[in-house]
Amino acid sequence: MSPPIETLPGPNSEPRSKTSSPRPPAADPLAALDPAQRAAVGHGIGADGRIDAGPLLVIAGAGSGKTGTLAHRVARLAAAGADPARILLLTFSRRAADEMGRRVRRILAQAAADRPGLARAELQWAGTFHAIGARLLRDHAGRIGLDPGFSIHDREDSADLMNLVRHELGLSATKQRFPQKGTCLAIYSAVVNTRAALAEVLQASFPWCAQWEDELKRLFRAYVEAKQAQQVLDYDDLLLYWAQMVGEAELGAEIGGLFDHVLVDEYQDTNALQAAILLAMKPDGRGLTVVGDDAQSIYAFRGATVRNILDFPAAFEPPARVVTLERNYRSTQPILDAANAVIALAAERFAKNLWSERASAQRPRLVTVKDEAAQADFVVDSVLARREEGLKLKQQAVLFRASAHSARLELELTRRNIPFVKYGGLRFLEAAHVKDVLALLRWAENPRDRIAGFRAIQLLAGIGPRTAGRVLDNVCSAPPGCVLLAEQPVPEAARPGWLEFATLVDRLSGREEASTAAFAPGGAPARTTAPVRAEGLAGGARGGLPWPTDFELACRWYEAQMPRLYDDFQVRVLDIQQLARIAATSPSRQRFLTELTLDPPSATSAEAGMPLLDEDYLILSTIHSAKGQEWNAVSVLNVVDGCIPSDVATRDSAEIEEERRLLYVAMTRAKDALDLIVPQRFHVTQQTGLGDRHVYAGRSRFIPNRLLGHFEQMSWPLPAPELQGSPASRQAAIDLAAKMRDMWR
Ligand SMILES: Nc1ncnc2c1ncn2[C@@H]1O[C@H](COP(=O)(O)OP(=O)(O)OP(=O)(O)O)[C@@H](O)[C@H]1O
Repeated sequence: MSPPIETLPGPNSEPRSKTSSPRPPAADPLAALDPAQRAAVGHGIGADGRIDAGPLLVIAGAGSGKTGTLAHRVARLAAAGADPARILLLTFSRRAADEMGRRVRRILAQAAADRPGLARAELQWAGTFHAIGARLLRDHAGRIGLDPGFSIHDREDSADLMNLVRHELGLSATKQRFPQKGTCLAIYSAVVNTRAALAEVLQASFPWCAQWEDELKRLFRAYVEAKQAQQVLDYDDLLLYWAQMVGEAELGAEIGGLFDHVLVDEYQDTNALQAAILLAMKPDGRGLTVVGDDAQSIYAFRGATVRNILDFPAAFEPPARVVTLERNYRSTQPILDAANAVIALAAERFAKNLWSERASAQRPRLVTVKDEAAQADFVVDSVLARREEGLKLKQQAVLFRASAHSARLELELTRRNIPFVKYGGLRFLEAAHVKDVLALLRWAENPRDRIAGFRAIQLLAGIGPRTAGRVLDNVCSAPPGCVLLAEQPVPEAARPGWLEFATLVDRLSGREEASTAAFAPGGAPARTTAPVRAEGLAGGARGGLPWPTDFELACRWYEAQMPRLYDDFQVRVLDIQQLARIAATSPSRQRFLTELTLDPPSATSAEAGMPLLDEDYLILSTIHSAKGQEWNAVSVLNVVDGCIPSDVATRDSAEIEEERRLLYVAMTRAKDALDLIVPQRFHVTQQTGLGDRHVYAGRSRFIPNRLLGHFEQMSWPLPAPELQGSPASRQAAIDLAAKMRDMWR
């Protein structure tokens, strides 16, 4: 058994207080951990506090306390003397990184009460792969020929740039239809993230595009050149450049050497590129800890591969130690039994059988309903019944495979006035108005970013794509000297608005000192002769207005344009105000743009009936967005073939296995009550008028007959009492059933 943290002296331990008044004895934070959790936390840390940790894989079953275990390990390493500034913690989302940081602080505050320096220790390197990648790339930009001011394109910007290049190469004008921009980007991204050859990716995932291999190669080369010319990186580049950078032996050792310990959460959802980054930084695996659950790997569509976790131990010599956490603290045993049975049918996995001490007589329910309308009724009735029993709406969640599956339920909830929040739908950054403001800021930050400039310039009345293209050509082709933004050729009618806009951009770029004009929203500037420096406009933080004053200026200008741009501008203004609140918490424009692009919050205007956050509300979520969460009661919609597995994900066995894991993830979110709902017929969409065509669906193949014993089966609505008959007539029905069977004896 490991000794309590406070007894461990480490190389960097602080001298104990010399005063005679003893500090309160530090609590043993390990006391709450079970033996497997403790083994993972203390791996490679000797009883004397010396750290000598080889690679460690923690296979953490659903609800087995993965987050706490990882946080304890970080805290224990710090307490044993590891420098928190040299610990790298990689998580799936920024929220997870923040939460982990909070937990580590809490544990240290408790365990190291007598070592104030340690109790206040902050993790300096905690974030997503993409965010950490962006930071390392900016820090080392000079070494790899990157401009440290590079901008980051989100998926939509990337698709727009891909489209631009596609047009320029004349590929959109081919006789046979060339793949759309989104498909091109998906293919490009799959090649980058899986590190497979283009031909292989086309064959496996995009067979209908295989004939375009040569053209796609040409397109991708031009896309890469365009990004380089504009100093923009897309999401994939953050990993790709990082992998390439650490792939250079010297830089790899240097960057790997920044960290004594690298800990990775949700390892099952990393891709081949991320595994390569880790291996290049820590080739012998020393100091490397990865935590994950192969049974919860659900991001293959983003290039994640469950192979990373399955192959981790053998990547090192000697192989990594594997610690398995099998005790589940979340769900009742009947829920676990059903989830275990579902995942036991998976083709390949680390053997583990979750168990719980939480006994219950209530099996999960498998509920058959007539159609989606009945499904919505059933869910609303059950949710309200549980609320009557004292369970808050917030403690209940409805999960579904695809965002559109909840449409009918959303209508019903709205009709019955039940507040809800939906996760996994439209993201904040996908909202056009948010993109508008960000494009303006991004263009001011990096004038070579054509996609941002193209969008920002066309916000003006009377300015279309042709003028925008001309202005951008001038800006981008300008020598490191200058371009006069105010004197760009725009249509005469648009000139007053353009002058105002040019002044704004000048000010956002931190060049307003070159102009005597003060920007007044709605008014024309007195003078706008400042040149735009094409090699990089200075950001607000770079000498212009202090952040976020420049942002407020941009918002004020933009809000004045909104009524012209959007009919429903009143709702959209709320998002802009939300954006301003987020901006106020960011130290600089560059940090704001980077973090927002990498980890966007949800949009308010896209959420039906978004309630005030202190109210009670039901959670609606895609299964993907439910990752890592737990609720007392969970209902899963559309547990039918075609929805789960989704009919777009049944091309090969790997896809089907991933769908099975999705159902497993959904089921293991429930603590006390779980309903899987099976509607029998679905309305066919895309039929004219009031068409009433339906298709019939079957229960998901992941719950074959032999698993039915794990569920309480029921149909809803229950038959009306008069149809249920007297006890005698029910007996007759049973006899009839026996007769039917006897026919075949
Ligand atoms: N040793 C423990 N004693 C009591 N409760 C624990 C212990 N470890 C974890 N828990 C509780 O178990 C629940 C699940 O923990 P956590 O959310 O960290 O699981 P997880 O492994 O991340 O799950 P998943 O991968 O399914 O999202 C939490 O409510 C947590 O407080």
